[in-house]
Amino acid sequence: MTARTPRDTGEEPGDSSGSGSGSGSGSEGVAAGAPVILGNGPGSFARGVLAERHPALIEQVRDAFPYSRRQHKALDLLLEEITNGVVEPLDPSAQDHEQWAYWGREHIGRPWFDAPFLWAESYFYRRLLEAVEYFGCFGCFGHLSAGAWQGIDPFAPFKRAELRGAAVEEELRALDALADAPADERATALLRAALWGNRADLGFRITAGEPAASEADERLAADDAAALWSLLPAGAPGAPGAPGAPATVAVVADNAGRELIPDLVLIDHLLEHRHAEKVVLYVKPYPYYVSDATTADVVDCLRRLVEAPGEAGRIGRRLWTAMAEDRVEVRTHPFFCAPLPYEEMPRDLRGELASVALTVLKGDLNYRRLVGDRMWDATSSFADRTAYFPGPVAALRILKSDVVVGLTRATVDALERSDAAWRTNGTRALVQVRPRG
Ligand SMILES: O=P(O)(O)OC[C@H]1O[C@](O)(CO)[C@@H](O)[C@@H]1O
Repeated sequence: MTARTPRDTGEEPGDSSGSGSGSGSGSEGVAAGAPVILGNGPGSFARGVLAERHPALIEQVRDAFPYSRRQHKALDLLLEEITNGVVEPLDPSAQDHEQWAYWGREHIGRPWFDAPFLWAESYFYRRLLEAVEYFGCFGCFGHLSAGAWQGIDPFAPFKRAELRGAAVEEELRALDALADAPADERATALLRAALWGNRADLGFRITAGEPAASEADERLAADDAAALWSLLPAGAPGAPGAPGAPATVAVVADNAGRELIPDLVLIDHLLEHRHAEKVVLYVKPYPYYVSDATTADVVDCLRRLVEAPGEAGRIGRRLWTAMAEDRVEVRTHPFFCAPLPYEEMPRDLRGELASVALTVLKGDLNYRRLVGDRMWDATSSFADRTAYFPGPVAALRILKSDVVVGLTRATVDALERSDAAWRTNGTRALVQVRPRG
């Protein structure tokens, strides 16, 4: 990772302009709006993630690697800290120490549970990488093992196992049946696959188990799919110069493996059917939230596609070529691992997203960051919450946390009546769109 300054990542120390007042940065009392979700609500979903899921994840990571005594000790300390201790800073020699010290200025030295949920989760993943020496061991100057574990993704064994699993095999084979389907039918099926692919989240499954897969349509809490397609050129298969303006679409990826594969298949469809001239795929700059996709995961998924028989292999080869021709471009930015809402995105990223026809944000965490990690009234307006976004934006998300906006009163009432845990149990999905404001 290259050293980045606070300015690169969306927030400046000492900036009094209001940047940094959002849910992730710690000044939860400053911005107007619903209460920021904290980790300390008794019996809350957030508390459960911090108190149960994170400790369980430490043990899973520990068991998955032949770590050294030093790494085990660091994992022990982190486990003790997140359960009984107070938030400690990063090692002073870490290149992003200053950045996290600033973001954590109101939380360092206080119990983990008292911090905003978004901040605490995000910082936990950064600290886990520190414990396993993903960026090197900064307290070990002069020691020959100091950089030996650099770049070893602690979640890679879980991601790899998923990619080699029977579910992916079956999902790839299912593409054969769609190969000759009419374009609109194919488009609907592929959008749905990319949406429900967000169920495949290795972090979520640590304590939640596998959510039920049936009744996909009935489980859509909001469905703006038609509005999503209307924002893109109508397109026509394989016809350069087909009707509609050439468009760039940005896809902000979420999980690798079983989510990224349908995302890539959808990207291929957008290009093949001329809904987009180019797709920019944004991934995380380093491992995050267990299964979040990095560039290495894009490569693994593309290899998996290319090596598959039938339609999946053809899609993989087309995408491989599209990468070489810059019609698919993978990009990243430190902001994607920042504990901040998108409202505080830095100027360079804002500029990029302002220039595209549509930004598709995948997944629950991106949704929390898009609308703000707060206890909004579920019927409050999605358009209002996202009005700051620099261009048209679509959210494709399985509900796995308390945050939700833009639902009708009837939908909320029906959900409340039928399932007390509808916001967090990973069985409901939504497609929400805000066209250019
Ligand atoms: O992979 P996704 O869809 O962003 O989901 C991540 C979600 O998982 C959790 O970490 C735990 O459920 C949420 O807090 C978070 O929003």
